[in-house]
Amino acid sequence: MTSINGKRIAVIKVGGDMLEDPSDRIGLADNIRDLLDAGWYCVVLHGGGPQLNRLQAVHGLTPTKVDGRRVTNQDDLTVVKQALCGEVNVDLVRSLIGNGIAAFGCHGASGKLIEARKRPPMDFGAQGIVDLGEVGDVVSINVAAIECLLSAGFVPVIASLGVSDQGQVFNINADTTVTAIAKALQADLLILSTKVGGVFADIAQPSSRFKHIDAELAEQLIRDGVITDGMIPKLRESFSLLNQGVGVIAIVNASDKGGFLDVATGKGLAGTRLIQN
Ligand SMILES: Nc1ncnc2c1ncn2[C@@H]1O[C@H](COP(=O)(O)OP(=O)(O)O)[C@@H](O)[C@H]1O
Ligand SMILES: CC(=O)N[C@@H](CCC(=O)OP(=O)(O)O)C(=O)O
Repeated sequence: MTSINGKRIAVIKVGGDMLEDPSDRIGLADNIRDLLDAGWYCVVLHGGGPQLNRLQAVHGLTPTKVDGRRVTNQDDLTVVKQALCGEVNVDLVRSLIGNGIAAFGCHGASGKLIEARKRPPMDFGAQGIVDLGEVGDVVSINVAAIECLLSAGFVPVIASLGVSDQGQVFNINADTTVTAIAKALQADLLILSTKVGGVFADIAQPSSRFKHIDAELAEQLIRDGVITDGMIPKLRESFSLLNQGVGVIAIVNASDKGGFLDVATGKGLAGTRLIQN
């Protein structure tokens, strides 16, 4: 863990589903303000899966996913840029500014914040080897640029795109980019905010929330079909960070009042905290 200007750093991933409902956006702003008021620096990274699915439908494109990861051809990439930068980023920034937060909207290609290269075809087990198309792997994060924005009093709000040295833009899962940012900044806290608000033995039963989960249990639950879809890459990406300098990692619903400070202080009242085996 590290600090900038003596302040602790929280990196917050906002899933697209957290942005659909105005009350969730207010809850998110309140939670971020709690951290800022408590002296934290906050960096926000967002996806936009649902907005992207909608815009793909408008353009007559059908979303294709393998284990929760979107296959992205050139037409899809155009829509990814429009949905993430043109819609979600602007709406998130205006909502934070409207709630008194100095949000600075940008995307992973801005100042090469997120440098990336094409992801090679991946082995998806029973589903075989799949080329995900215009999907990138993170090469590096421009930490100096993020530090500049933080020192200037901004909350960077970054759309999950990457860019190569040759200027090629890539779609990258927001859970992947956020872990790379948290690692590069050696963040004290990584919050994965999502509407579902945690990992559950049965999503329909709020009381079945896991307060803690370790990687072994997560893999067992994936094998058993209890953990599916986007929760699979979210957990796998995050567990790899626990022994790489990031302090606390938690999945929380951003509209849970006090939820971000709760996980920051380890009370366990909100969300699911990821722990070592
Ligand atoms: N056991 C589980 N507990 C919680 N969520 C789960 C579980 N299994 C699958 N999910 C799904 O994972 C989704 C969260 O992942 P994802 O769609 O990537 O979220 P976001 O885009 O909001 O970050 C939830 O909407 C939920 O449907
Ligand atoms: C390669 C890949 O999967 N990219 C993601 C980027 C958006 C995202 O991650 O949005 P959420 O955080 O709302 O899921 C996608 O195309 O859906």
